[in-house]
Amino acid sequence: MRIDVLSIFPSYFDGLTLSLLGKARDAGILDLHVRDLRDWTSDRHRTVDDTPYGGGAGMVMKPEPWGLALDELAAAPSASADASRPTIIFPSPAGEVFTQATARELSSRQHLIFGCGRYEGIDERVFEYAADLGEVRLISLGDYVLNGGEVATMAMIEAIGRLIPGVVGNPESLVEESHEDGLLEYPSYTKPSSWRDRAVPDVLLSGNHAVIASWRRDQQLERTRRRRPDLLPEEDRSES
Ligand SMILES: Nc1ncccc1[N+](=O)[O-]
Repeated sequence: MRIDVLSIFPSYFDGLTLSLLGKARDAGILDLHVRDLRDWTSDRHRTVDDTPYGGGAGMVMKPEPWGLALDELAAAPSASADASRPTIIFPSPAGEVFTQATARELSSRQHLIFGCGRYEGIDERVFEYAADLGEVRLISLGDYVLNGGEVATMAMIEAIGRLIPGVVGNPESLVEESHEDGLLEYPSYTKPSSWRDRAVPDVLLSGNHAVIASWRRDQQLERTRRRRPDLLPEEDRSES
């Protein structure tokens, strides 16, 4: 998979050279390019924003640098030979909510381009123009306001990248996680079996895998009921 990131703060993404994603890049599984949007400006001050038409506080990102950058990146050779159009993602609090299902859907794409907005946002015509270059998705991490799209892009790249075959050593570990089966994950324990007078639940020391699996499922349901009843089907929401 090829991922291009456009930002006026490219150093935000230095963290993606570390750990699993760093290894995936070294192994050629993930082809990640972070680019400075200002590289597509032509004035001395490398201007990327201006005042909003119609008035209002703050500044809006100008369309010209975005248009030039997206033209170039959308034409970049993606991992696959086929000329599939890229998926162009703009993190935005006005977007669809990012979930594990979104991560799984996007992890099978060949070419993702993330456009990180700053200021009061990006000129709307950029999203319209980008639709001629690829599939445009405005995606939100949640109902709160960040100062820009960089943190959201980091989170999405991590959630998507770890699902790409070969990135996580043991694919088994991807299955038993929160939200993979629609429920929160069960509690985990490791040695010592007793710590500060707190013992590991006996069932986990029993060696009876069927009983352990049943206990873990019960824990998932109980936790989901208590912390995220919204994830449960209507009929399962009441505290039994
Ligand atoms: N919540 C957000 N605030 C600003 C930019 C992007 C955001 N998001 O969630 O993708």
